[in-house]
Amino acid sequence: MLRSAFKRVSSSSSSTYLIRRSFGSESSSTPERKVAVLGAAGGIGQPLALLMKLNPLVSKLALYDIASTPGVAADVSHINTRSQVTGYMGEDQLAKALEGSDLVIIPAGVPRKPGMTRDDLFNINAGIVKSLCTAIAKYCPNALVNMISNPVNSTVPIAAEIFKKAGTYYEKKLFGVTTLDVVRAKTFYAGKANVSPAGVNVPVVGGHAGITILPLFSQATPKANLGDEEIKALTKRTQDGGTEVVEAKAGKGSATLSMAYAGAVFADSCLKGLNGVPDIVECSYVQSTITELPFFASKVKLGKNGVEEVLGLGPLSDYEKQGLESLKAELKSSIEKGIKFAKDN
Ligand SMILES: NC(=O)C1=CN([C@@H]2O[C@H](COP(=O)(O)OP(=O)(O)OC[C@H]3O[C@@H](n4cnc5c(N)ncnc54)[C@H](O)[C@@H]3O)[C@@H](O)[C@H]2O)C=CC1
Ligand SMILES: O=C([O-])CC(=O)C(=O)O
Repeated sequence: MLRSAFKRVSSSSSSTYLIRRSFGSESSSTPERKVAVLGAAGGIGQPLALLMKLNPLVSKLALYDIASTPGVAADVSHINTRSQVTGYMGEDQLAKALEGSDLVIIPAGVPRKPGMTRDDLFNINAGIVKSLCTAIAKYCPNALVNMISNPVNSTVPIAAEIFKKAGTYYEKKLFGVTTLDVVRAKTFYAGKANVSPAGVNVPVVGGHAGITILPLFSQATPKANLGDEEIKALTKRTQDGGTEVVEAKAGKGSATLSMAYAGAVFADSCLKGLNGVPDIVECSYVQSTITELPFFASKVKLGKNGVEEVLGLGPLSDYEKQGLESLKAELKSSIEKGIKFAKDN
């Protein structure tokens, strides 16, 4: 009997899990699902590989990096859960890593150091994302793609253009992972509202950098009676959450453990959607028509083909309306920068 290391503790789609010592059993009808992690030996990649190994929805786990994957794969493969783990190292093994994948998660690329913006990573990471997406188009064009590599506001448009060039752009299958913004917003709100984080929901919309990260605390549940200044402080802390970690790590990279958690939560929701579980909703940065911007993060319903429905913004407070208007110029220029890079290269 296969054993589950995750137990859903919330009936909502908030995707909260406890890793349990006493594992539950897995249904015999759980489909086979191959998940590939590209950048699997990195700061995010390693704990993400661990968390995906614990996920009973995964039957094959392909760990790819340009270096060090054999060790990571050997290590993770000894964990007694369902998935078969294989490590792939170097470009000549990328095809094998990707073939047959249902879901590809991309945390490959360089992280920030103090004083840098996410956009400062563009020059290196744009090229990495381009080469990985070119291979995805060739070897697993129908896979869902979860883009973690920064700057997400630009790397998702780059991926879309690369897929378009290859004739394999399925807009419902491309996701910018903004779950860490939601994870942070929930944690910080729970602290201020003095409630358990496990029951909190906060949508976060816009993009994934500075002021483009717009948490909608007016829609947070459970409701708390927070004043305007408290909401402003919570908003700023959520927008600066990544920088808070970059500064605390003082040159040793950016968020890895909380990101791996967030990436695992989002991937799990994508797999549930693929498997036909109803009412799976997560915030994600996707192709969108809910504003005039072609890519935008909002609540998204996940289904058998990826995005089933991009949900609207819902009612916004005046403060959030202002935040929405202020973020548009930066997000637009990051999107255009990504599209231009992919067209020119
Ligand atoms: N979306 C989000 O919320 C977040 C995104 N990030 C981003 O995730 C990315 C990775 O961060 P870390 O894991 O901390 O960096 P890291 O430097 O620890 O790991 C990156 C890994 O990517 C690998 N890599 C480089 N080029 C590659 C290629 N062509 N193919 C496959 N693998 C390749 C490296 O060998 C390394 O193992 C960064 O761009 C960072 O900014 C980080 C935190 C949150
Ligand atoms: O801040 C960074 O560079 C990494 C990141 O995207 C985050 O932690 O949200």
